[in-house]
Amino acid sequence: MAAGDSAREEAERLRRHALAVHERANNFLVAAESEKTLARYLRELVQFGWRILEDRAWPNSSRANIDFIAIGPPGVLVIDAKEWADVTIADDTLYRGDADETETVDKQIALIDRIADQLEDHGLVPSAIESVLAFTNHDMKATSIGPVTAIGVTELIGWLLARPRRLKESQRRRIADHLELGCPPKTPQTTLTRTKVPRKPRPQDVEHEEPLIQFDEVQGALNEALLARPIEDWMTFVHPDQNKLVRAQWNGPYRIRGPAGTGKTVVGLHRAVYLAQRTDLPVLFTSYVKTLPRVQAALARRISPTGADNIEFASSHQVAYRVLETAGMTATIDPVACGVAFQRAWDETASATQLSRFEPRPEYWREEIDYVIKGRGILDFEAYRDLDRVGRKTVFPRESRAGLWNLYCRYGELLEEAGVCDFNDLLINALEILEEEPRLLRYGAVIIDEVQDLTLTGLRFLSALARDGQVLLIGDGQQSVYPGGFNLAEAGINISGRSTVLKVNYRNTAQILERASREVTHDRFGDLEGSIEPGTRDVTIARQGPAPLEVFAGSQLHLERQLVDQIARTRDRGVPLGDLAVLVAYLDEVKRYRRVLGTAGIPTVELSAYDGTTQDKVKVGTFKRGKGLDFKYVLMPGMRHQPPAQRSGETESAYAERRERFRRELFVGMTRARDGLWLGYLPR
Ligand SMILES: Nc1ncnc2c1ncn2[C@@H]1O[C@H](COP(=O)(O)OP(=O)(O)OP(=O)(O)O)[C@@H](O)[C@H]1O
Repeated sequence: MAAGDSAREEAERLRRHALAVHERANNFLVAAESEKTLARYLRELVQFGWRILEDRAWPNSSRANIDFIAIGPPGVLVIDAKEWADVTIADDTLYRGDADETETVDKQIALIDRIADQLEDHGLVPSAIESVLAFTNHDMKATSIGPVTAIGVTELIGWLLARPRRLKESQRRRIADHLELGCPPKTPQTTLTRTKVPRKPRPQDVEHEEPLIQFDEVQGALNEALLARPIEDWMTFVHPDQNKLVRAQWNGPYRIRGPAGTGKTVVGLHRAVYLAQRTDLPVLFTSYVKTLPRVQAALARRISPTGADNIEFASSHQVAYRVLETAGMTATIDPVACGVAFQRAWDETASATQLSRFEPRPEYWREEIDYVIKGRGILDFEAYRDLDRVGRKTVFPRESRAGLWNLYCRYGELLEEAGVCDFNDLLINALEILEEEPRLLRYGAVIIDEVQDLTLTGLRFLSALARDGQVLLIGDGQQSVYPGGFNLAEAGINISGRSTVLKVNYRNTAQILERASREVTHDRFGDLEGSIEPGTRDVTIARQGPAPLEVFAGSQLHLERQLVDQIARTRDRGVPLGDLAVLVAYLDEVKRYRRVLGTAGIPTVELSAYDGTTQDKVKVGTFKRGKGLDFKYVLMPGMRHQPPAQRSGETESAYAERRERFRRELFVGMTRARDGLWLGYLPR
């Protein structure tokens, strides 16, 4: 090295360092200015009952800072001031000039997760905690990137004021007090607080500075927010035990069990929103019940309009169709043609006569094919011959099972000839496609509600769609209303150590639950994990209400009149018709009671067409269609003193199995009622 070289090198190093320090200092100055601008805007919120915590430390961190935490009617918002020369958002990605700023977004997500940890014991749901990147030098409409919203500062106040209302004043105070301590100030300062009724700002409120926002400018947003219905409590606060499940991380499938009305679906919905905002792939929220996805989609949109965007709500069969379509295939499902094919197979198969010795009704054997053979994905006779037919009460010895297998094979041939397939085939085909091409359709997580209603094939299919085994199974064996059964182990699902039982019933009054439980208290039930549970459940219930009304009519006509009178009385007490549901066992009863109510001038909507939006019409549907839903008042006009009659030729064991399922259906129907239950009995 020549003389003077090392001195020059050192000088160069110092010069570079000085430039970097200068640039950082400049950045801090810009940031300081930008935060100051934002502070002036946020101060305007105080008059509307917000509390703003400025320049705070991250929870449990002395270094990282939060520019602002705003606690207001919509919830908790952490707000970061930004002044970037060039900002764009494309494909859910934030850019500063050409640079990908995903790290900035991730940091904000990590921050709101830390705040959620802080507030977990309050039961505040994650969707009520959001992050905002406020750009002080750009006009910019609110654009969400997961749970983070980027917005220009001038648009910010109107946007904040128009957010749906979640927190009452007392709740805001409690949460703000908690965060005051959990996120201490980085610098000595005052906190802006005032929780009076909104009024026009007076000049002295804004110390030496002109107000940036005029009251009139935000009046529209404010009116909009006040007119909007406040979000239900459970969409903002859930029990801390529920909340833990919403945000937990599991390295494999998880199961949430629990009796009716214990908030299992609620947890699933909050979790779906939480995950959807944090995963690149969409989240699938699914169940066997065809109409449930529409209602659940509407609920999720209320929990978080933007979070719900990345969730797909679909029934198991709808998803199976998608898999087939994606693979360039189609399936023709024709239940009528399937019925014809089965009847022909039954008539043709000599073995049918042999089957009749065990149970003469062909429907029983059709269920055996649907739920035991196809439902459990049995591929060869030996497997069926040796199978433990879980959930079936009729004894069917191994040496006689070949007869059923022949019937099954003939049914398959006839379906093929007719060019149609049944609902089970759809799931079987979709599963086969996925086994060959696992990446054909993939979800960041799959949340399965009412899992007890799925067949094993259905469950295997849905689980195969989840990346990294991220499957959440939600259900309750006591509400199972279909034949057959299986264990999770058969589906290759291992949930050991990953299962929770919820035990607080939030839906029913003690009186309603007591009446409903009477139907099933003596029936033990299988709960997918191999154990058989007693019909009496360990459940806590907080709400009390009137005893269910049990009405005994002398004739069908008399019963219909009583039903109409009851609905009219309830409506006259100010209860909207949309809060009432008439639930019955069979589809022809749905038609009948819709006609009866229609004639009495009471508008109705069939439950199968219900999409979760409020309509002033009484919902009418079967117990099965009511699954997973709840209504303020439930009316069940088809009650009988006796169980359904034994069908001609039906064996005692098959009849016992059907009666048990019927009792469960009644239980499901009754537990849909939140406040009132009306049971209308027909004559003996
Ligand atoms: N944390 C909560 N606070 C208040 N209400 C709640 C809470 N969790 C659930 N609920 C209420 O209880 C009702 C039942 O919840 P949910 O439908 O999730 O129960 P579930 O266990 O899935 O019931 P089921 O098995 O009968 O379908 C909800 O509609 C909601 O109103």
